[in-house]
Amino acid sequence: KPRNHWNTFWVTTNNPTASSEAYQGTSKVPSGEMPALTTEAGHESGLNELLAALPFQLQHHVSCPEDTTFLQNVFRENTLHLLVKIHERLKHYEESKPVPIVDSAAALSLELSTELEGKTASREIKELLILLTEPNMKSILVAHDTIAQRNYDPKLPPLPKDIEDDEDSVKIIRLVKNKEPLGATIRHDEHTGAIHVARIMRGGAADRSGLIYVGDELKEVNGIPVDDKKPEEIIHMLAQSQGAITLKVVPSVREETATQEPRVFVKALFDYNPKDDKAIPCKEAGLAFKKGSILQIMSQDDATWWQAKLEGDANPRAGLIPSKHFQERRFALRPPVATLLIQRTSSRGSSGFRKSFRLSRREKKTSKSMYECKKSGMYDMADVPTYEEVIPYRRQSGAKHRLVVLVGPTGVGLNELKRKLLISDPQHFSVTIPHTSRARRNQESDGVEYHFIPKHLFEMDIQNNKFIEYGEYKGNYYGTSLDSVRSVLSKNKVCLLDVQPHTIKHLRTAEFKPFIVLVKPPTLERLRETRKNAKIISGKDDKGSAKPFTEEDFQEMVSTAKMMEAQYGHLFEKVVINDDLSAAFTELQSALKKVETETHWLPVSWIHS
Ligand SMILES: Nc1ncnc2c1ncn2[C@@H]1O[C@H](COP(=O)(O)OP(=O)(O)OP(=O)(O)O)[C@@H](O)[C@H]1O
Repeated sequence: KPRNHWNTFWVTTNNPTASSEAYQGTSKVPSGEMPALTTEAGHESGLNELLAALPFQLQHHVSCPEDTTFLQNVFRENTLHLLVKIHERLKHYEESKPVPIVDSAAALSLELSTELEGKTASREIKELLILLTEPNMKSILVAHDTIAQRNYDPKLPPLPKDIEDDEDSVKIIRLVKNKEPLGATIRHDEHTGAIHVARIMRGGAADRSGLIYVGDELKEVNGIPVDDKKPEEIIHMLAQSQGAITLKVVPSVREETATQEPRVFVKALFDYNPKDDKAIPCKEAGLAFKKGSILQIMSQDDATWWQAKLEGDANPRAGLIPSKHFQERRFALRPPVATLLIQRTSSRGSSGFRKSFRLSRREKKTSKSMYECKKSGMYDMADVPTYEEVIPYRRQSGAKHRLVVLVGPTGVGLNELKRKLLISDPQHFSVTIPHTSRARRNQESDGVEYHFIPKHLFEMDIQNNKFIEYGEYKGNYYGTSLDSVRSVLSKNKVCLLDVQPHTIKHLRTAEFKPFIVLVKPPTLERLRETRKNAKIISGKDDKGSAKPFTEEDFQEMVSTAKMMEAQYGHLFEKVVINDDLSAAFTELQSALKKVETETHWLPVSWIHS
């Protein structure tokens, strides 16, 4: 209630009709109810009398005695009367339209103080010095200067009315100008004659306004067309204008988007759900994503929580995701799940990983990789799958093909799929020719079945890291060399290669740009059904004989595939389940076609290396 009355008071004083009503009531004010501050004669008396009369005038709107007392106290308040007095004085000055004599009173005061300080101190000088150094006095002089320099927000002019309908791409920008420069440079385009914003100084007035961008075309300044003007003339116009400047610009959409939307994309190498993340500061603000999702990084300002959007998502609002550094740190602290799994399998005596690098089916070997992982289950920090920066890539016609790497557990069907691809288009697909140190047989030719090289040269090549994988069988070496891959790629063919998964990371280079496919088995039930007539080449005996799949083979295939996914999942661009063979082949074939012809995402380091 009291607040309402207070409001009523201000409304009444601003309303001439109401004031005259108040005046009429003055005669009824009892002498004991007069305000504490007596009014002076002249122009101030009107308002003071009004203040004195108001409690009485409002009396019939007030229902209880406390409200009456409150009102009386408000109107008797000394500060209120002083405010009224100031108001009256200001009104008086306004009539005489004062103009500032100087607009740098603060500087003048400082100058005076410095000069006076050296003088023999008279009482007056001392008093003046004290006065000039008082904070209140200093502030009032600064305020005076601000007003004298008109360095405040003036009223913005109305929007120009003469905007043509078809000019919907034109932007009208009104900036309030103070002494600060705009912080933008302009340039005259010699071909089109247009005036463009050439540069925006970071943190300057134009930058802070968020309204002007590099590339914007300047059409008008304060309603004056600038098409026929030189940049110097425009700068002069801008410098001359006081208060608000109205600019008409044709925005440069491309530049604007570039400034607003950072174009950094990463591929997520892990699954993330903010609902399961205890560390996220706000679960609702989190962004869920899957391994392989492409994320547009919108902000890396915070070291722990980045802001990102899912690529292609129409929703412009970004969500929180853990930063690379933060994710690496907490991954390192996690119990090593993948390591345990692999160790468990290894203790069964058969790792389940591919035992060969697929040479002749008749000559099964114990294989090694040049990159044999010493601590294969462990991640070093650089291996922690977090994010990988990617950019769109499309293979130019005539450019080398990406190396196709197939990975999968023993017996899953890699050879079968490779064979089908080779038959489908022998001109397009090819495989590497392995090296061996064994003697050439009569029906064999060098460089067809194998590259035959002497043992000591083979060993030298091993030392020189020339092999992706190699093995020994009955005292002879067999291996797949990096050069054999290069040879296929240089013939402009697609090279199909299958390797043990831990060698992948050494093939992930700008040169090979590998497209890595995991071939997975279907369920145990489907394996039993589909592999009834199939034969696996046993890796466990040295005879390399083909024999029907056992239940143990199926189980090992399934569990190995799971481990491969858990440990190397982030490296696979495609996962094919080899249930029905021809369906799996068609799926793989179309994936390879897409990689050859469509735009897809590749690590930045493979493109700009
Ligand atoms: N989808 C399928 N349905 C039925 N049989 C299949 C399927 N895929 C592969 N096979 C058969 O399974 C057996 C093993 O296949 P393949 O030799 O291609 O496997 P692999 O992955 O190359 O195994 P390894 O690494 O042990 O040589 C072959 O007899 C093959 O014909």
